[in-house]
Amino acid sequence: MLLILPHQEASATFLVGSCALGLSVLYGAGKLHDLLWILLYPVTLIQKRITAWRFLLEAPQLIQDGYANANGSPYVVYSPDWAHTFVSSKKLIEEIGAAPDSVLSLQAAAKELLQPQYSMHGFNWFDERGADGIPLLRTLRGRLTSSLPHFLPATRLGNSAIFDEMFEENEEKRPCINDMVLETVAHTNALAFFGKELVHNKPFIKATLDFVVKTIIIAEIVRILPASISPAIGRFLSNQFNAHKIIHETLEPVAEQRLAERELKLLGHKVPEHKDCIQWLMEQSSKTNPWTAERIIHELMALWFGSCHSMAMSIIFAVHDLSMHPEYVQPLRKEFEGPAYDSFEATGEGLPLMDSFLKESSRLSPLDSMSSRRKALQSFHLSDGTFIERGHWIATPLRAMMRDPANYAQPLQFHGFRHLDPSTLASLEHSQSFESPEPEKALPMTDATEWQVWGTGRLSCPGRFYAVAGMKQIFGLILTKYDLEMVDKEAPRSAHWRTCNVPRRSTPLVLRARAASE
Ligand code: HEM
Repeated sequence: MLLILPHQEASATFLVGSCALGLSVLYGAGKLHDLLWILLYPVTLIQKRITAWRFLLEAPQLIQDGYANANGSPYVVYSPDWAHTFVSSKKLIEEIGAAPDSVLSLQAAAKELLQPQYSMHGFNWFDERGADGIPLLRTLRGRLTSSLPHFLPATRLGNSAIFDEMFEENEEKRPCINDMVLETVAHTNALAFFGKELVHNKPFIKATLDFVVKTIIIAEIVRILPASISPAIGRFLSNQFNAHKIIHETLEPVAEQRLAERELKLLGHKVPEHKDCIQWLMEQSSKTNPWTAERIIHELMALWFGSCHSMAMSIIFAVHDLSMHPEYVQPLRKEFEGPAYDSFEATGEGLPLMDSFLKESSRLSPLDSMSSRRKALQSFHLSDGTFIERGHWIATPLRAMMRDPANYAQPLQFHGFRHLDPSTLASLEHSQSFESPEPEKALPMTDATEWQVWGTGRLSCPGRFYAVAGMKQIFGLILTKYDLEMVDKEAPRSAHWRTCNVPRRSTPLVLRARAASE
């Protein structure tokens, strides 16, 4: 209870009087709105902080709600770390793509997410991707993509053997589909990134998969803790986990050997030929300032992190979708087992039915609710006046955009052949069973112009041609080897953390050896 003693009465009256006077002055000056703002500011601040922490568990919904209310305009969603300004119009997305790295940086955003200084053996990325990032882009867009015909026959045999080895007829002992897919993606990527010497090194492959999980754990802990203690805890955790040390210790002699071979080759000696990313990164790096073994390893670790789980999770969601929509099994098997497969293996392109099916799956189950994330290294104005403060983020609301009826007809319905061009659709046996609501808009999965899954503009994913080819092959092996059954169609299939959407291990999907009649 507030006691007002007689000698305090005057000052209390003065205080109330001053407030009333202030109120009337502000009111008189039309400033009541400002006063209310001052009074309500602490409440707004608390509300913002609550929403910010809700972001950890409910980001997809917060982004979706913001999208629904914004009516196409930019809007802000807070996380505990920073504000995200979401833009969805073509014009503003192009402005993200056009901004220089020194202003809006993907690399700085990725650095915040992954905390590589703790999780990647001390790899300290620069905030901006300068010209020395070019060897990586040339390796992925050029050499890796054009070498798909070299890899695909080997990965088909290798992945098929992995499935046969892992799959037990005894249901009790059968591994989760998530593990089966991850093993085959790891095998594919290990061959392409590190070469055939390391692909059968089991402790190394195990460490590379562990590394991804540990990176996420370390980065999350460091981000959630107050800045005053997070570096010390980050260093402590980094010393506890040894996956990144195993990777480093295994790759270092290989990279050193390749550098030595390059020197020998320059002196005219005959050296072994290698077709993998270690080799191409080394060859593409500048002659005057060549990448060191350390730099090559760090780039490969970052690449591994960005590619393995995203490919695996996309395949797992597609397997879920196929079990929910078994009418697609027959045409997809026919495509994969027919002449179209040979042409796919020879070029790394094709298999349009599978392409459309995988694309539709990632439209409804994207791995992330946002895309084209950039950290503002300098304050930034969009052309409509929207202001992004330095240190905060701008992004696109990927999941919400892909469920918007303005972008896709019948957006919540799964149409496995939605993205198939009209003539291929019409040529299908029983084509009337496979309706596509807008075939005239069909584009292949690797298209990055209308498809935010790969990001935006010049930074859009350079590994997408490789990723899609690898995903098609593994998905095709699953659908031709096994019959799938989703035991409980209502069971939750995914879990969220921040904006990530991951397939649950507990999803009741049963695989059986393919019935002989099929
Ligand atoms: C389903 C699998 C994948 C998805 C969904 C995916 C998605 C993305 C996205 C959204 C970006 C950011 C682009 C932007 O913000 O504008 C990106 C960048 C990148 N991705 Fe992928 N990616 C996948 C697989 C791969 C694979 C297999 C590789 C390598 C072989 C790869 C290499 C990269 C690299 C190096 C970047 C950074 C590009 C730069 O800084 O210019 N990605 N990816």
